[in-house]
Amino acid sequence: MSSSENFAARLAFRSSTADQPPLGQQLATLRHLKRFFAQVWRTSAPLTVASVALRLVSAVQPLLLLYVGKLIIDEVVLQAGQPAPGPALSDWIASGRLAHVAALLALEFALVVLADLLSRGISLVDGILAELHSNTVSMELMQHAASLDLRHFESSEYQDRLERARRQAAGRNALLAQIFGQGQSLVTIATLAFGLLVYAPWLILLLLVSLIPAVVSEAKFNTRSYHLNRLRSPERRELEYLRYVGASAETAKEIKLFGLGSFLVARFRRLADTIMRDNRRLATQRAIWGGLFAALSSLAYYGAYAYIVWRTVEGEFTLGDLAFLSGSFLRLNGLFGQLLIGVTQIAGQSLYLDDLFSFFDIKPTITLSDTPKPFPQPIRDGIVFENVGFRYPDTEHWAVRGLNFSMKAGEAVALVGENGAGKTTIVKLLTRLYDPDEGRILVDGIDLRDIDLVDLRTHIGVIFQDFIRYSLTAAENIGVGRIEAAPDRDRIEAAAEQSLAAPVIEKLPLGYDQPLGKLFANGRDLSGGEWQKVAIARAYMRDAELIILDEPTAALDAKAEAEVFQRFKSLAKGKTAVLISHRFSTVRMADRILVLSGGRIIEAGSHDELVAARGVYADLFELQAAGYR
Ligand SMILES: Nc1ncnc2c1ncn2[C@@H]1O[C@H](COP(=O)(O)OP(=O)(O)OP(=O)(O)O)[C@@H](O)[C@H]1O
Repeated sequence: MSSSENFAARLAFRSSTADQPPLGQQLATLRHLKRFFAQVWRTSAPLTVASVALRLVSAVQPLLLLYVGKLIIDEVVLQAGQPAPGPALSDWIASGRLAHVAALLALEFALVVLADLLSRGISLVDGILAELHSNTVSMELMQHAASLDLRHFESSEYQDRLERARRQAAGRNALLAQIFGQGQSLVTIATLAFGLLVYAPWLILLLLVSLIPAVVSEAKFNTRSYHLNRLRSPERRELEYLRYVGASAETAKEIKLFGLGSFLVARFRRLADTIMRDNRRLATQRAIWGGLFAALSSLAYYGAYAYIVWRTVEGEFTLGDLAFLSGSFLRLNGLFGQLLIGVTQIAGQSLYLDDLFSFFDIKPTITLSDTPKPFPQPIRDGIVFENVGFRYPDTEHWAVRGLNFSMKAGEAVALVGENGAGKTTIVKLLTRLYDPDEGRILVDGIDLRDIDLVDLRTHIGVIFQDFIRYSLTAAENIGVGRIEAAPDRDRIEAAAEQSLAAPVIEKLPLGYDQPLGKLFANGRDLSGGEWQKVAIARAYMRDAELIILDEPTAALDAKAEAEVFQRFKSLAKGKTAVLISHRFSTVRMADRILVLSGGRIIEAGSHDELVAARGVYADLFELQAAGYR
């Protein structure tokens, strides 16, 4: 697709998704709350119970406080209306006429202290629960991501979903307190409304009606804001990427030398400004409408207040009633607003939960056999590719097609071919990171799809050209090759010996305990070739029947690469080995060489056979050899 077509397609996508989903669909996202609660409960049942219990007690406190306030005022009015027992406080105390009001004051004091303690207890419990919950979600997210297929990570749509889910994993803390808070407000409202109902039932109706416009507008803005955020996922990912490229240790060298700083800043600014403009427009509209509707509900409040004042003047209500009613009305007004808007916010937030849970709903596409067979140990016959063809998802072009070849057990096979010929794709198919679209791959006659996936991956040691440089210690960097054996130092040292990493590591100040990489304090970075030796040791950590080195040696000097492969061949004796390299001095050591072009095998044979055949391999070999003469 050309870039202009691409742009047009994105525009079309935008205008279609900019339409908001119907209300029913929005409400449907509330179903996620059940899953959310289950997650919170899984996090810590005792803390969830504690939070709910504290909030329940806290919820009735406002009514009690207002009612005690009313009793105090009524008592004061009563006492003030009668002749004083004497001029001094002692006369009042002696008469016992202050006993009632003093008890009420003490009760109010106790209620205030209790409320404070409760609210501190609630923040404490909620804070811990929210943090634990966020950790639970993050762990579940990582676990789920690990179970997904490579195709998910290689598609931008899934990356957007992953990014949105990752944001939600950390960002839903507020939701927890919000939902529990809403529950608490609901109980408080019920208690206060009961009080109001006794005196002036229609006031509650007035309150509700005055709040409806605010709630509707709030709900509208919530969904608009969600959809804006969602629409902006690719851009936000790009912003994150630019931030990373513009300010990270890995990229610093090129950015400086190519003078890319201002270019990246300008690109970041352009993108950030667009997002900012949209957000600002929305926030402004929200503030204006929100202000208007808030004024409307205040009007309702003062209308009701005027009514209560009039009834008091008229003699219907006592002064205590006035204080109680205006107090509960004021609180109810605030609480109703909070509650109704809170509910729309929760509905809004559950739209975001959709992002989280829809990520959890992505199912791996690499299917597991119902009756998995173990990986043959040792491989007796070999590996056979039968008419294998594969296209990457969403591509028209066959990355490999019509592959028919076999690798005998114990054979070292080299794959050569120009960039993009399909070498790495063959490795991905062998390791079941992808399944072929056509044909099948057999190990000792068993289809790879029928072999237990964990067993398959346990018996294959593979190091890719883009292996990871973990910011962990040298020993751990090797131990990751077989994580169960990571504490086994002897095994790690033996693997390091085999991959020629041992001399590199022994040179480090902390030896095998040396943190590698520049990310953390004490970290030591290695040269490209040194890193490769460390990475190759990972393959030796496994009792692999099949060892694959997909060009992890490109940064090794020619002598080191030859040495690594010599060793590789001797250690891989009896094991089947696949190596990919662009260096013919190494490739020639393989028992058999497969030459790939455009996803097909065009030549196959030993080095001598291929040179004698005077085909593509012979030409390429000659070309490289000439370079050394
Ligand atoms: N994730 C992907 N999505 C879409 N197409 C891909 C993907 N990875 C590789 N391809 C395409 O598949 C074909 C084979 O790629 P592959 O990585 O197997 O080549 P290779 O022989 O290993 O190349 P190199 O020597 O450059 O590593 C190429 O046309 C490439 O563009």
